[in-house]
Amino acid sequence: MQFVVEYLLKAKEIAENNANVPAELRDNLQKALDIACGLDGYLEQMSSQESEPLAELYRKSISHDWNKVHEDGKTLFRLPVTCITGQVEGQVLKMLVHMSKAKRVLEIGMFTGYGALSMAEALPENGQLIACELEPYLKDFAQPIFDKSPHGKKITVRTGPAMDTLKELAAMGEQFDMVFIDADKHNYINYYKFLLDHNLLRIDGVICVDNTLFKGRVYLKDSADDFGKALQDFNQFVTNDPRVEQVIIPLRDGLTIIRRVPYIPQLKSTVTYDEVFRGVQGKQVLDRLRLDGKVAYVTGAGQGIGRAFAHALGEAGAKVAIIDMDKGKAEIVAHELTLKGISSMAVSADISKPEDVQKMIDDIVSKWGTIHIACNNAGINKNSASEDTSLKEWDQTFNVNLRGTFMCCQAAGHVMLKQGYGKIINTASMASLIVPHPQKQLSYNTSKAGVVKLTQTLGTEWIDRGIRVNCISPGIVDTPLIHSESLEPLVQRWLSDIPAGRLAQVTDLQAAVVYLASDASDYMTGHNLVIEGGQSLW
Ligand SMILES: C[S@@+](CC[C@H](N)C(=O)[O-])C[C@H]1O[C@@H](n2cnc3c(N)ncnc32)[C@H](O)[C@@H]1O
Repeated sequence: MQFVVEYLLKAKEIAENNANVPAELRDNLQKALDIACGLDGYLEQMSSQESEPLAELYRKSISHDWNKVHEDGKTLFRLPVTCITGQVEGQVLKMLVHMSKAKRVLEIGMFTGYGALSMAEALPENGQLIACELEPYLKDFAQPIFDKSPHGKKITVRTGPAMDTLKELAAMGEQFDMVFIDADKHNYINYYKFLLDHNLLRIDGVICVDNTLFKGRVYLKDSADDFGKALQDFNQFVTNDPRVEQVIIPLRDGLTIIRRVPYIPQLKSTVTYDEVFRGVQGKQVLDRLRLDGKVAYVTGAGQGIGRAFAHALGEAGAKVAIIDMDKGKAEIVAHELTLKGISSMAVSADISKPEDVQKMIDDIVSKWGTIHIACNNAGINKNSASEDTSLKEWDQTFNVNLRGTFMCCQAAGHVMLKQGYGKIINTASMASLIVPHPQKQLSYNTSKAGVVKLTQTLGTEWIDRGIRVNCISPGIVDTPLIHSESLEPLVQRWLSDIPAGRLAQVTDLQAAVVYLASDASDYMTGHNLVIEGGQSLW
């Protein structure tokens, strides 16, 4: 746009000095100029503002005397400050990292690190960014500012020619989710080929390439500029490459976004083009765990394991009804899900009461039309020596843990049998396999063994009508309950019984419920998935 503005200003000057130019032409020139001049400022104002470390990096970069640095022999090349990625492009890169859920990013050509830090800000805590930079001076310049940012620790700067670093990374079998190419233009094509030929970019990974419009010189016919030519060849090469999809965005000097796609050569090939290769219904394994469009409920979801299950199912894409006896708790968890952009509803139900169970199913169906995933998790645990266990305790435990779970399975099953599809996941317990000790909990252990048998029976009876029924048996889970005065002294004892050396966290169970709720587990039914850190094996 800067060039368009310059040409328009020149044209305006000519027009103003020429009395023969009609007023209408001057007016139109001015309008074109206003549009062109206003764009960059507007983009900056309307895009998210940079963080303080990025603002500092920008201020220091543009006020630094790069000519003097070069004249003093501290850099090999005279570095033009205009090559810095600014706020808007930085925001675009950051957005792309978010959108592609990248965890590992490679930057080729770091300069003072504006792009690197922008992208690092979007990486998860354990994300990593490797920045290749020719000039060691720039690493020393950027590092103190990286150190001020909470995201700086994700960045590792590798100095030297980028191609050498790429070779080292390839030799180590490294792979990246996103690459930003922004170094010497003549080598763009070599970097690009190397990345793809040596598998440094994962399938579906993204390469962003800066300056690919190069002030229009890539498409201007009379341009004989060396860089323009190199970029023209690069753009053409990418366009002809069947391994990728790409688009050029006219942002600043042009930003090409390239996605690596699975490529199956047409010619005689050793590739077996089956579902293993291309994914079931074209979906690779992680996509087969997605629950988009599915309707789920979780009982006992107001806290603990149920709450973790509800978050997990929602994160995987399902709408989730939060069922709890305590309406207030159900509403809080439903609100948590809403904050994460997950559709949810809160329902209060005591699952030991048949009328509550039926009402909860009806409420969900009337709001969302159906139920695909029933997560029957609510349960209670009471302790007493067997010789003292009262019938009241026995009945209360069984009414919730076994009779309640059965009623939920049956009521949800009626909806699922009608549609020929459903996933039921019951929460059993490691106590269905072993007798946890030293605490005494006869009715709990027995009821949970019943949940496993209920699961096995329904799982086999309904499988031919599209319903899978499985259960999860957690070991001892670290919930506030465990830290009560009466149970706290037992924790040390339990720990010595657990090969994993720690109690389970509710998050340890989340992937299992998503797996059992997803199409990836379609061949699994009547299964008791035990997650107890090895405790039942000792
Ligand atoms: C356009 S600037 C990079 C701007 C940077 N990406 C940002 O976000 O501000 C290009 C950088 O590439 C570096 N560079 C040039 N040739 C290189 C090479 N062969 N290997 C590594 N870095 C190189 C230059 O020293 C310069 O710092």
